[in-house]
Amino acid sequence: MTQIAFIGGGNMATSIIGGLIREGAVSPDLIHVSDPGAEQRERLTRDFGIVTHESNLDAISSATVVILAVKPQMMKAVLEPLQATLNTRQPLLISVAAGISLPTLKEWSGCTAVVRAMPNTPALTGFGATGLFASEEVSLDQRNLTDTLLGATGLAMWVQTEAEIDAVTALSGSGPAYYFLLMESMIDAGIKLGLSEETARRLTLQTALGAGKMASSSDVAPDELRRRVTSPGGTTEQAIATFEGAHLRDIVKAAMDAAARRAAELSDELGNG
Ligand SMILES: NC(=O)C1=CN([C@@H]2O[C@H](COP(=O)(O)OP(=O)(O)OC[C@H]3O[C@@H](n4cnc5c(N)ncnc54)[C@H](O)[C@@H]3O)[C@@H](O)[C@H]2O)C=CC1
Ligand SMILES: O=C(O)[C@@H]1CCC=N1
Repeated sequence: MTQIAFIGGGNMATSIIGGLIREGAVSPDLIHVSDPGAEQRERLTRDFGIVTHESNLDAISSATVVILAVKPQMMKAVLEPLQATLNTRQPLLISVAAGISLPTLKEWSGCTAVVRAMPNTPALTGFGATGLFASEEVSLDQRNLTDTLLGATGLAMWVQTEAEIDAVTALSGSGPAYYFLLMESMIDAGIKLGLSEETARRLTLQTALGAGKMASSSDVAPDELRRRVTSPGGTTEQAIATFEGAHLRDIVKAAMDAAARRAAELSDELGNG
């Protein structure tokens, strides 16, 4: 039986744990989480029935997979006291942190089999999207285990180069926030057009769900699905012309460039590799 330890039980860990349990991929008693926050620990035990620890060392003591889910800025300080144990035990180490490179993770942890994973918070619902990249030392069995774990939370895809993880971070890692911002904007605009807050919110969320389901379950590409909504001389045409006139595509490109740049900067600021 594979015991999994999460170091850090915040937003991203909670989403992955929720997804794993929802899918029945791992038994709750095999999921151990350490977090200094007593409230976090109580919430995780209450919501998922998993095992929580105040001490990171206690959490990893019997784990064959260790998932690092602390902020990038915390990573070095978190790994230093764990290095001797990790070096001796050599679990599969999976880091979900933005911008901490494989060479740096190996150096700080003393582990050789290290995977960088870039998941996103919809993992909680089973509709997550994760990019994965492994160090050479990760065995086929460990890759398959990684696929099983992250695949249980949604789509899991291996990328060819470590640099692609920064692009994945900018696209799907941060991506849910872009859609949430669009939802916020549509709700606000709907209210300004005279709808109640509840009507604007419910119609916005259902439209997002419907568009996402339709685009992901159809062979038809998003640009064609958009054209099918856009009647010549109609209402959508006016809205799309407004978006294009404001250079929405350039704005999205600039936003994703900024996110990817920040991932690379984090690597320079915090890492050695
Ligand atoms: N939130 C997101 O959408 C995504 C986050 N990530 C990555 O996940 C990692 C965690 O991010 P979030 O969950 O958003 O942050 P968060 O702040 O919600 O969670 C971090 C957790 O680490 C705990 N922590 C602090 N010091 C600790 C220590 N010494 N030992 C153990 N735990 C400690 C905190 O109490 C907190 O619960 C980051 O590296 C981030 O880059 C990756 C993809 C998406
Ligand atoms: O904002 C961040 O840095 C993290 C990584 C991807 C999503 N959240």
